[in-house]
Amino acid sequence: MDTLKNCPAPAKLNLFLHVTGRRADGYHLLQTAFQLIDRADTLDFTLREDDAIRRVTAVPGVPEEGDLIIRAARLLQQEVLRRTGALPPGVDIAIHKLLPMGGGLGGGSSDAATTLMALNALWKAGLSKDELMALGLPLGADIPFFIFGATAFAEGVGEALQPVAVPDAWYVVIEPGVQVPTASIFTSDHLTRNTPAVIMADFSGHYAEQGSTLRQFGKNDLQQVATRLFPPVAQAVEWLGAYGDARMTGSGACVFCAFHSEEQADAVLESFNAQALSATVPSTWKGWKAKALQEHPLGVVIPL
Ligand SMILES: C[C@](O)(CO)[C@H](O)COP(=O)(O)OP(=O)(O)OC[C@H]1O[C@@H](n2ccc(N)nc2=O)[C@H](O)[C@@H]1O
Ligand SMILES: Nc1ncnc2c1ncn2[C@@H]1O[C@H](COP(=O)(O)OP(=O)(O)OP(=O)(O)O)[C@@H](O)[C@H]1O
Repeated sequence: MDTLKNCPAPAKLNLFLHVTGRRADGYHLLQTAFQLIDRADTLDFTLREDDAIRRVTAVPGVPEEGDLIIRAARLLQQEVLRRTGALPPGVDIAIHKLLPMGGGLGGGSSDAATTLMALNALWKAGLSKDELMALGLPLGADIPFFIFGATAFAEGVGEALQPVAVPDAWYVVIEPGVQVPTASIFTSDHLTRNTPAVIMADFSGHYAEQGSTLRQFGKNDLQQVATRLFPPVAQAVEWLGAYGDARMTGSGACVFCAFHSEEQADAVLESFNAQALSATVPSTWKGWKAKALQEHPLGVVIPL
């Protein structure tokens, strides 16, 4: 096997996100729930004759050297060299981006996680799931979750993960046409950093009680800062809030709302599209639906 094509890198939603403290290094202590959804970037990996690692598709705004997929591939290549004394072959990586950057959907982290999982298989490197998660963490706080690959309750900076059951749902997601730099939210003076810690049973009990995700647990502490700094995020929360319990994912900019059925999600999107045509919704916004995923779709192809 020297190629792996159409490898999905799915998005995540943070069903809630509490900032409970701050570490000495400035990173924030979080409690969050990660939900995978079936909207994804896709990546192709083709081994090379030499040892170079190349991105063969352009990604506007992301230089090749700074791309998390290139950094993840080089990190694993060096780790294999350290373990075996032999440098694995280089690889050409093509990426088809669907997920917006600075959207809170974890696109960059998911691309990097898919890269680590695919190359671990192509190079027959044999790293365990835990080893890949630890390798990815310094590149992005969400990478361990994508390798973990299932709905999770997370603590620490998002790396202490436990599987959790959440009722099935369809989500409508609005991209309000702005990119939110994660650091600009975490460094804000307006961010509250003292939400009392919950336990996982508080979270899972909330959904068990109502039998659905229609009303979300807790809140997203990053939302009040993001809506203040980026008014389109506030407008998107207000627009989608007319249809249900709408909230921001991650550090924004995207906003989501859960529904029982695909039909209900379609009805909201119909209204979105009609209002986009009549310019009631800004032309820079995008709206789409996605289904909750119980497992990472690459796990079926490459079991870890
Ligand atoms: C907000 C979340 O999306 C929740 O899933 C993630 O924690 C953010 O993960 P990410 O985009 O991969 O962020 P990183 O690239 O790791 O960090 C970007 C910047 O955000 C700040 N940051 C990030 C995560 C965290 N727990 N505390 C922080 O203070 C740091 O200033 C960091 O330099
Ligand atoms: N492959 C990549 N895809 C997207 N962004 C990348 C990639 N590599 C590096 N980046 C950089 O990472 C930044 C954040 O992108 P990303 O899409 O992960 O944000 P996000 O969805 O807000 O993530 P999060 O939910 O983790 O905050 C981008 O603005 C870009 O500069």
